[in-house]
Amino acid sequence: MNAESPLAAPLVAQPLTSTAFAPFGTVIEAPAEGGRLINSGNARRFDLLGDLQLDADGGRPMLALFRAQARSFPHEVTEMERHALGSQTFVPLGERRFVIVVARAGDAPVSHRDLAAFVTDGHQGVVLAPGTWHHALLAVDAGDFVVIERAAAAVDCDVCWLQEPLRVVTAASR
Ligand SMILES: NC(=O)N[C@@H](O)C(=O)O
Ligand code: NI
Repeated sequence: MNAESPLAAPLVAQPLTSTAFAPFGTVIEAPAEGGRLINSGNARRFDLLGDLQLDADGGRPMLALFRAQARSFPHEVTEMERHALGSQTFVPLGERRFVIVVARAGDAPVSHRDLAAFVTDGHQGVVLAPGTWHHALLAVDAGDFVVIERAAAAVDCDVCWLQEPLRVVTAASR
């Protein structure tokens, strides 16, 4: 670190909660109660999100699987992206954690003050709201993630660059 350009303090990924993530999208997690019995009582159904917003401008839902390598942390974030016309959902197959670095939809983030970082508990997923700026998938634990996103003839992915690289850490990697 030098006096001219001190490195910004690292961004510590916070445990993911629905309330904290609300400005950026929806947390997917198994409800403790509620839902309704189906299949002659053999299962309980929970309707979590009624509209994934995937059909704008001729879009259609795409179900993909990302086989992700584990990232190392601290991870240096320089680039963020957004999908303006549709949401993007990430759900781990099996127990695996990931970090999600986000900024509110709208103007492109420019500094660490515009960003928030969360780490899942291994069972949670997220639905990024359309236009939410985010870093591409940052798996803490390597493995498979189901991804549901909008597919269309034209790629819907805007990219922006932070003015300064930002280190993102988890509590374990501080
Ligand atoms: N590139 C790609 O399909 N994935 C990104 O959109 C991402 O958010 O991981
Ligand atoms: Ni994305």
